[in-house]
Amino acid sequence: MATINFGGVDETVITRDEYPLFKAQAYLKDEVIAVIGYGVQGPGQALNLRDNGFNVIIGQRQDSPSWEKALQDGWVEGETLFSIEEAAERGTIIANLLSDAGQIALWPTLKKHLTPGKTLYFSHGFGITFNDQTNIIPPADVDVILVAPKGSGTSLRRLYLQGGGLNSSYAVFQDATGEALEKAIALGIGVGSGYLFETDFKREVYSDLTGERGVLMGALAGIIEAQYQVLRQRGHSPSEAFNETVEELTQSLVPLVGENGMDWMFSNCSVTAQRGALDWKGRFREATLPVLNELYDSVASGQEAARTIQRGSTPNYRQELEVELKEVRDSELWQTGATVRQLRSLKKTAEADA
Ligand SMILES: NC(=O)c1ccc[n+]([C@@H]2O[C@H](COP(=O)([O-])OP(=O)(O)OC[C@H]3O[C@@H](n4cnc5c(N)ncnc54)[C@H](O)[C@@H]3O)[C@@H](O)[C@H]2O)c1
Ligand SMILES: CC(C)(O)[C@@H](O)C(=O)O
Ligand SMILES: [Mg+2]
Ligand SMILES: [Mg+2]
Repeated sequence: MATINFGGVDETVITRDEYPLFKAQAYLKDEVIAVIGYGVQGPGQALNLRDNGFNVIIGQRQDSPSWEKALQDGWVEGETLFSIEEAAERGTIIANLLSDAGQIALWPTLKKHLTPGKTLYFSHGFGITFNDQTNIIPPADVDVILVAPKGSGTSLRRLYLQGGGLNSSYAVFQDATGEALEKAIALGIGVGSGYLFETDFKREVYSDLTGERGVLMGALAGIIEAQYQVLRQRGHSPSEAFNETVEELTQSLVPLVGENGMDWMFSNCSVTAQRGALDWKGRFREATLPVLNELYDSVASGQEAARTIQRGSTPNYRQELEVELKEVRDSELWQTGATVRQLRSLKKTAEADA
């Protein structure tokens, strides 16, 4: 384990240099990794594990779009693709990658197959941390570990195919065999993590739920809608409002932040822009601090978990979700986005033809 100093604070990090793939392969060679659920994280992790040479099987509901997707991805019914129950029986490591609400519904089924010495793996601290609501209480004689990729399963797979890796956090909740930590690290490397950052189940879920409801998704979407609305109401065209709110953000400025930090992005904009951004960032910070604190309290009190479970357990939730997503997709803002993106691909085609 390496100790790396982050902005003055020492933290434990696992690197691929100190725990290389061949070590993970050797360590897990006798294990059958049953990936339960083939939604977003399931395919990303299972395909990376398979391509990395691990024994992987899938457990998924039949007659579902995810079952069809698994077949398309080359999993073979009866050989590597099974019902959830059968995969859980065959697996020695049960990777619970059902939706967080689905994990509650399927817990009695999975629990039956968690015989002594098996490993229960999660990619989120949700089910364990909020077990007063989920009832996910594992038997004492199984290892319970977590590897949570810090990004979409789609990115996990894409980065792997490009030869890179997505950073993940890892944690041990229960160490029945004395090997839980090494299993977490080996699986973290196997699923295609770049670096592995130490956490525990509670900190993982608190930070993850805050991040996705906050800056990563909820706040991002909300502030974009607000600025677009202001620009439109003040007489700007849809394309101008979109370009100044989203297109430049995703195509120019955020990639610069990713490469070299906020100050570097600022330095690569005009001094006029820098002056304004430095003057206004404090206002935005102060305006959003109360909302972010309210959000964290809502996560820590279990209220966000309760809402996720309550909504996610509604029988036709996927259809209801689709109605909400369609509303976003059909809004003027995101319809403008679709047209702007099309212009991007037309430009690429024109360049290729030239
Ligand atoms: N989506 C991501 O990229 C991502 C990133 C990091 C961590 N995670 C975590 O990974 C886990 C899986 O997330 P996901 O987004 O891949 O899930 P998902 O919402 O895509 O669902 C995964 C699978 O669960 C199945 N499922 C849901 N309810 C079910 C039920 N009642 N019975 C049987 N099957 C059911 C679905 O068919 C689907 O194949 C979660 O704990 C999530 O928080 C997800
Ligand atoms: C990809 C995210 C947002 O990081 C993950 O936490 C999720 O829940 O999908
Ligand atoms: Mg999440
Ligand atoms: Mg996350």
